[in-house]
Formats: sequence, structure tokens, C-alpha cells
Amino acid sequence: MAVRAGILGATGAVGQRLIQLLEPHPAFEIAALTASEASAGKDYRQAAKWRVDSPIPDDVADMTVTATDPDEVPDDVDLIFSSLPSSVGAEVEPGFCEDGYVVSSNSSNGRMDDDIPLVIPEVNADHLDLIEVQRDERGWDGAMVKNPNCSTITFVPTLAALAEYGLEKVHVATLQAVSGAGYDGVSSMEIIDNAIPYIGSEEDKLETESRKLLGEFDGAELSHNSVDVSASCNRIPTIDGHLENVWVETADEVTPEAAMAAMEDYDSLDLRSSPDPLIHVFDQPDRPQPRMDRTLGDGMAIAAGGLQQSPFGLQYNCLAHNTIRGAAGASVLNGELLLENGYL
Ligand SMILES: NC(=O)C1=CN([C@@H]2O[C@H](COP(=O)(O)OP(=O)(O)OC[C@H]3O[C@@H](n4cnc5c(N)ncnc54)[C@H](OP(=O)(O)O)[C@@H]3O)[C@@H](O)[C@H]2O)C=CC1
Ligand SMILES: N[C@@H](CC(=O)OP(=O)(O)O)C(=O)O
Repeated sequence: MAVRAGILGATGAVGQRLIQLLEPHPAFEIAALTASEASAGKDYRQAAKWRVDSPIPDDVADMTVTATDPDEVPDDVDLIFSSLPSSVGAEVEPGFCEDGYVVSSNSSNGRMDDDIPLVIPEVNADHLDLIEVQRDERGWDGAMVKNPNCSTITFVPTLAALAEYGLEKVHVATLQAVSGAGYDGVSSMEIIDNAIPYIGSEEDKLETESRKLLGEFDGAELSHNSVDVSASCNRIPTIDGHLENVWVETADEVTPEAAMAAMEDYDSLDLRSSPDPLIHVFDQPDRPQPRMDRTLGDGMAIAAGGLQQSPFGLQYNCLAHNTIRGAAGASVLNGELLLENGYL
């Protein structure tokens, strides 16, 4: 029987992607949709400005949106996907966990808390058991797992593939699509014919979340990886797909050929939303490109290319679909991992 799932922030850009991914999902059934007070009480079709590239599923269109409050969500819902603005997530998500719901959240609040697992399943699935520590410390019957920021998700799997060479220093420069800022986030007058070399709080997220993801969990505590990461984040006028330029210094020498093999051979998982291969490596020097490569693996693959030696170590480019692998798809994949690990 499918797990009954609710979506917090269901009318938003990521909420809509969640509906698109969950509607055909055999393991989950959409059973509750929440948004702000302004949307509460409306049919979903009236409440949401639907902008995803497939029609609103009929049964979802007719569902009534409720306020984002645990008391408004049926008790037989077990799993909550959350895509709220982080300030709202910080306020309401803990209440859902207290009330026994298991929450897979895309919002940035709490990602760096010591007892909150921050998970990319193909990279650090074992961190999920931090939930036991979390339950002891917070007294929750439910649980919380977070997926990282979309730009973090794009480059960390490539670092995980290179970890055996000993990661020492990483420089990453991003070229991020406008959808990452949400539909109303960047105006056309700001971004057309332009690039903006600043995205608030983004650099810090790449630098800290990557070290947590690559850290080690001993069953009680999580230690962060010691690699130095320096990020520079830029907004460019693409719609979807974050492209990143990466330079990696390793303790042991890694040739571009060896790095390419390590990325190609990096394991995916036997979960529905985990693509095989996880990392699609191009040997053409002009790939990956956002328009051509963001839908690889149904938007869940990481694309890499341009591997070469540089004075600053191994250099390459990588790309991922920011609202699928970087947001909604990441939360769904964490839901699949929760199910596989008996948390649902
Ligand atoms: N867009 C993207 O590509 C990415 C976004 N994210 C993160 O995901 C989250 C959602 O982003 P996005 O979907 O773009 O945001 P949107 O602004 O498109 O959607 C926000 C959602 O939250 C609801 N909401 C807003 N305020 C409240 C409130 N006070 N109480 C309850 N619900 C509220 C909105 O409801 P209503 O319609 O009623 O206002 C809407 O459903 C954010 O934390 C964002 O940083 C992460 C990665 C990528
Ligand atoms: N800041 C990201 C999207 C985002 O919302 O990130 P986060 O999940 O860390 O809030 C971007 O602009 O592309």
C-alpha cells in the first residue's frame, strides 16, 4: 500500500514539481496539500499558479488546500514533503515532527543542525540514522531529514567520487539558473543581457553543507570533512540547470582519465529516483550544457565534463537540474530512502 504523503508549500515552484514527481509514484500517494492562509480553503487549481510543463493532475486539482498546521493534516498521513520559505519552515516543521510526522524537507532551515541528517542518498545514506540521535534529543515521535541546497547537490557527488584521492581544497564557481530564485525572484530587467555575481547566503551554503555531507557518522556523532571549500556564486539567464566550474586539489595525484573513470563508476542506488549512472561523464570539451543536459536521468543525474589538469589541481564542469535533482527530486529520493530504511 502506498504511503500517504502531504506537501507543505504545495502551491510554490518546488511544491508543483513535488506534485509532478509524486503523482505517478507507486510508493507515495498525495493526501494533503498545504500553503499560506491566503490559499487555505481553495481548490488547488484556484490556489496555485501552475507553471510546470505538464497539466495539473485531475485528482490534485480538486483537492482543498489547507493552512500549514499539523492539525489540518489527516492523521493517516505518515510522510510530509516540505518546500516552504525557510523562515516559515523553521517555525512550522518542528511541530509536524513533534506530532509524529516524518518530514523530508527541502527548506534550508536546520540543515546544519548537529542532529538533522542532511542527505544525498548516493553519497551519505548512512547519515539518515542520525534520526535516532535526533529523536533522543528532541523527544520527537516523527523525524526530520533535509536535502542540501541545489548548487551543493550539483558538485558534491563528483567530490564523493574523488574522495579516495584525499580531498584537500576545492574551488567552485556557479552559473545558476533563474528558477533557483523562484518565479518572482529575479526580474527580467535584472537578468536579461546580464549576469549577477551574488546570490545571498549561497556561497556559505556550498562551503558548509559540502563538508557535512562528506563527513562521517559513527552512530552517535557526525564529524564534518576537513576539506577547504571556497565558492563563488553567479546568477545567469538560463531557466533551469545549475552549471558549475570546479577545481580540486587532492593528496594523491589524480589524472583526468582516472577522475573520469571514478565518476563514471560511482555507484547509484537501487531506489526509484536514483539514476543509473548517477554521474554522466562527457568527453566532449563543451559539455555539459544546461539546455542539453539538465534532463539526463529524468532530471536526477549529475553531468560532468571538461576534465583536465590545471595549476590548481583537477579541473572540470558539472551540472544538475536545480528544481528536480536540486530540490523536489532530492526530497522524493530522501522519502524513498526513509521508506527503504524502515522509518515509514
Ligand atoms: N525554486 C527553486 O528552484 C528552489 C527552491 N528551494 C527552496 O524551496 C523552498 C520553496 O521555494 P519555492 O517553491 O521556489 O517558493 P515559492 O515562493 O514558489 O513557494 C512558497 C510556498 O510556501 C507557501 N508559503 C509562503 N508563506 C507561507 C506561510 N507563511 N505559511 C505557510 N505557507 C507559506 C506558499 O503558499 P502561497 O501560494 O499560499 O503563498 C507556497 O506554497 C524555499 O525554501 C526555497 O529556498 C530550494 C531549491 C531550489
Ligand atoms: N538559492 C538557490 C535556491 C534555493 O532556494 O536554495 P536553498 O534551498 O538553499 O534555499 C538558487 O538561487 O538557485
